[in-house]
Amino acid sequence: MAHVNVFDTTLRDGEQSAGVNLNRLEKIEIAKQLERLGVDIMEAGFPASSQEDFEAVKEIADTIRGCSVTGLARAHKRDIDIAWEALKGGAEPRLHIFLATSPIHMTHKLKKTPDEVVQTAVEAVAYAKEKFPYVQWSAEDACRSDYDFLVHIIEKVIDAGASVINLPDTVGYTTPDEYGRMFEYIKANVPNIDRVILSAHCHDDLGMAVSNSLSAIEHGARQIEGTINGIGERAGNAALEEIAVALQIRQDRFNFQTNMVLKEIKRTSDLVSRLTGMMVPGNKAVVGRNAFAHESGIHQDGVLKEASTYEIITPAMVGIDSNRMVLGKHSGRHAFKQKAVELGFELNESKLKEAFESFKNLTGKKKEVTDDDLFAILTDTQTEYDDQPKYEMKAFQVQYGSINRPTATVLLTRPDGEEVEKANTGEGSVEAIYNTLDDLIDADVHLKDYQLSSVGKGRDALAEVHVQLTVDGVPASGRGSAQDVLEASAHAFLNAVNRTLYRKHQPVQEAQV
Ligand SMILES: CC(=O)SCCNC(=O)CCNC(=O)[C@H](O)C(C)(C)COP(=O)(O)OP(=O)(O)OC[C@H]1O[C@@H](n2cnc3c(N)ncnc32)[C@H](O)[C@@H]1OP(=O)(O)O
Ligand SMILES: CC(C)C(=O)C(=O)O
Repeated sequence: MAHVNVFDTTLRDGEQSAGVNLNRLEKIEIAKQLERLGVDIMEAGFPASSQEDFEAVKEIADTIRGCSVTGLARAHKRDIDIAWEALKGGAEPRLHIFLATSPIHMTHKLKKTPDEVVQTAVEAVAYAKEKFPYVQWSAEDACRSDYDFLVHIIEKVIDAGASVINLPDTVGYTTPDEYGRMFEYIKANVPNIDRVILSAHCHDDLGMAVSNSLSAIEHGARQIEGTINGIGERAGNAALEEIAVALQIRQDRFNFQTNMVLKEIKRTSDLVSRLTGMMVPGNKAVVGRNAFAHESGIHQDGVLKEASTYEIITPAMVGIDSNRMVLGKHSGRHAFKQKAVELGFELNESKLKEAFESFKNLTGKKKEVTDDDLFAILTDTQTEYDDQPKYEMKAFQVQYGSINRPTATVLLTRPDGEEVEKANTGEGSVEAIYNTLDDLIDADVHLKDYQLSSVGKGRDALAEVHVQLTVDGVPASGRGSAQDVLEASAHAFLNAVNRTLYRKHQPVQEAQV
């Protein structure tokens, strides 16, 4: 069976989803999970885009050893130099340079002639190749490019040293048949094409990203790019978990394999969803809540008699287990630590202590503490910065009645350690809390988006809240979980504010960016 490399771009194109903003610790947590999932290459970010991204990419490249770490760069020497500083400590340093080749992009965005585009691409790839052992070049908007121009520029960038050529469907415009034919055309007409691996990168604007990716594989792509849960710019990217499972289930048709460890899919999907705030729709293929649920009588009857009547994927294949009750209020530190390890977390002693305290608090409120609850607690603890100045809620109270205006009172510790308390009202309880927090915080905060979901099932499931705010005009996202919706809402608000505080306190390293 032939092999297809999996190139994950959750941390770069996935992070380009509107409203998603991962901090360094969150990116590292996802990177470690992608390594466990068995991706061959992970695109950790765009190092020249910000100091924060530079540091996250550098830490990921310095930490991850099980796969190659790459970063994106424009066809600019400065972008390439910064990317080298971030990536040079990696196991297999690799750079991803892109430059658009479609008339629409060359004329209106780059304002370059096709000849200038060829020259810029060649110079950038040759420059990068002086530093990086592997250079991937992407013809941005390939699907709306002239095929003969693509043939010409690809031949030149291969001569300049590219080892992977990516043909992205940047705007999700193509169809499976057309995309396959494009790969065939490039293979048939670029004379030095055998020196490189061809890659596919599809967007989902017309809902065809996964089908287009599979078609590319059938027509010569040996690297497939995508994200977990299909998150990404606009309608998102091809969902890698769907491609990997399709290749596995339909081996009869495709006869290709990847290195992906399919039973890590569920954990990866949960982690990405929780940390990005991009909820997975219930009917999403492979990882949606309903993907293995059988509702109608005839289906249930069939599944009870023989699961394969209506189930082509087994839940176990992708790491979905029934929700077991695991720990309770009499459980101790050892069992908790063991469970954290089983759930895939490596916590240091202080994080473990913090998570254990949250767990104990929860056992006082909730009858059953499930794996989902523990996963939420452990993710929150693991991705919180230690020793950073922050706002911390000590206590809150909300008065609510059908005839009164809701009033919230909040006691807060400020970043300088001072305790402050205030009360304010709102149209609803959440607004009352947010108005009060706003009064207590030294910044101009505006709520842009609020999403509430439950962690796990049942009446006593944890509430999880994701918010989008602007803090002094800067967009910030935050999340919080608690058994109570109002408490989770307050945590999410403060989490977003604290993230902007953390960014302000980071030292700026002039040399790099
Ligand atoms: C298809 C994709 O997904 S591509 C990746 C997209 N991702 C991102 O843009 C996220 C990170 N981006 C950023 O942080 C910023 O856009 C930066 C730091 C890269 C650049 O910021 P700015 O310098 O303010 O430029 P801005 O974003 O407004 O414009 C982009 C510039 O890059 C140029 N450009 C675009 N693509 C390329 C390229 N591949 N190679 C060289 N130049 C390029 C544009 O023509 C424009 O140049 P101009 O200023 O001469 O008109
Ligand atoms: C940088 C390239 C590969 C990209 O993200 C796209 O074209 O969508």
